[in-house]
Amino acid sequence: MLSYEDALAVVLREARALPVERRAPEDAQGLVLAEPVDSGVDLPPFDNSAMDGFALRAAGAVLAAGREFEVRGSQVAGDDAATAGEGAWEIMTGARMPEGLDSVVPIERVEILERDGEGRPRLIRLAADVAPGDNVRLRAEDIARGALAVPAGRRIGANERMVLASLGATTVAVRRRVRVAIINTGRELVDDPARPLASGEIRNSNGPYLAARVEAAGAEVVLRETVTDEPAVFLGVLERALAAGADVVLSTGAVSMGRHDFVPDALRGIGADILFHKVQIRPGRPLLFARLAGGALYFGLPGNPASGAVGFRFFAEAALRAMSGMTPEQPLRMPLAAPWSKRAALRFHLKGLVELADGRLSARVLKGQESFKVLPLLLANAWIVVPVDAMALDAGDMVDVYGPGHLEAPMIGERLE
Ligand SMILES: Nc1nc2c(c(=O)[nH]1)N[C@H]1C(S)=C(S)[C@@H](COP(=O)(O)OP(=O)(O)OC[C@H]3O[C@@H](n4cnc5c(N)ncnc54)[C@H](O)[C@@H]3O)O[C@H]1N2
Ligand code: MOO
Repeated sequence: MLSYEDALAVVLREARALPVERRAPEDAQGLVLAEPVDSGVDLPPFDNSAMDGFALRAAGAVLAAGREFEVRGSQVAGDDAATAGEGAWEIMTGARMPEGLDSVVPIERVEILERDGEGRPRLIRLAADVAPGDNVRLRAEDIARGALAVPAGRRIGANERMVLASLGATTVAVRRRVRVAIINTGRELVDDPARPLASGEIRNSNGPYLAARVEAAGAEVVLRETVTDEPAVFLGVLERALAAGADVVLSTGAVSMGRHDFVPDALRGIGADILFHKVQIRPGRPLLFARLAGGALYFGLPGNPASGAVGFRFFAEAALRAMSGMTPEQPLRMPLAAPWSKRAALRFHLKGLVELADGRLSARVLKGQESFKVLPLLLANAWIVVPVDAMALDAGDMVDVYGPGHLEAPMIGERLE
């Protein structure tokens, strides 16, 4: 059976980055930069004061406490360049340093000896030494013109917006959101929560779960439908999903060994290239991955809730990242909180709890790993990965840990039980 690593390599080979478009930063929130943004300006654009106080000329030597200076001018944030001669200038935080002055003493560190008729300081005495360059923010100290400001592959969030706004970026090159369709299969599934269940029926939980996960992964849901186990009905919905522009189709159920597990044959019937079916993992072994005739990627996720969740997290999300131009995800490494062992030589993706005790992080495998259970997903704040050949792990053994979604770190300290 195909290993996880080999299967992932197939997914990454097939998942091509989407086309690039230019957008205003405010319309690019959550999208991934396709090209680096180099700074066209110096930041700060001019030397300016970090404090409300007085600008002085130190010219390389400490100005000793007790020295007195006449106040010859005043600079406020927003004022144009000014040239100073001898003496001090009153200055406000963010105001441009007058030419010729190089250091600032905060107002709290001077004694005002005289004021003019309007109450403005006229003569000051230093209450403490002032070192050259004190409290001055130098031009280009933050970002120099021509330097890399935001690298390609960065998802645009608040911090990126801060930098882009500071640079005055009008547009950025980003990749559009990946469009995802979700098709849940199974005649037992009921979508309407108000409809009482008939015997043998269950609620569709994978649909809402995947819709939420797709959004949290930075992609967009373009269609979500539930179908029975009729291949013709399924193919009709698949056609609509593609017409809605889906780059990626996710289905749940009907990929295992049963008589009604029609997805592989239905896909073959429309000329899809089935790239793998079944991976050496638990849960989620019956996972199917295909490229459809028109180029869209297809993930046939197993129907059990945790199995579908793993298929999405560890295969589909890798594709979503690559399609949006992000680099592959790196796991956290953490010690296991308690021993854990398995009997099958498969790679396990386990619902886990990252805990903080005495300032140290550790990862605990939760009870209830059976793939039909939904409550452990709620109690988990992470996924713990145990490789194929690691059969028994001790407390303290290091494991790979992933957040609930590729853009989410484990939330520690939430009340989970
Ligand atoms: N003879 C074998 N039987 C099974 C095997 C096997 O290798 N040989 N594999 C098992 C494993 S592992 C898994 S995982 C499941 C995968 O089955 P399918 O993907 O074909 O999914 P279904 O049979 O349609 O459903 C499985 C299970 O999940 C429930 N389900 C389905 N969709 C939803 C949904 N949207 N919301 C909530 N629950 C859903 C469904 O009712 C079933 O209970 O196959 C094993 N069997
Ligand atoms: O691989 Mo299935 O996903 O265990 O329940």
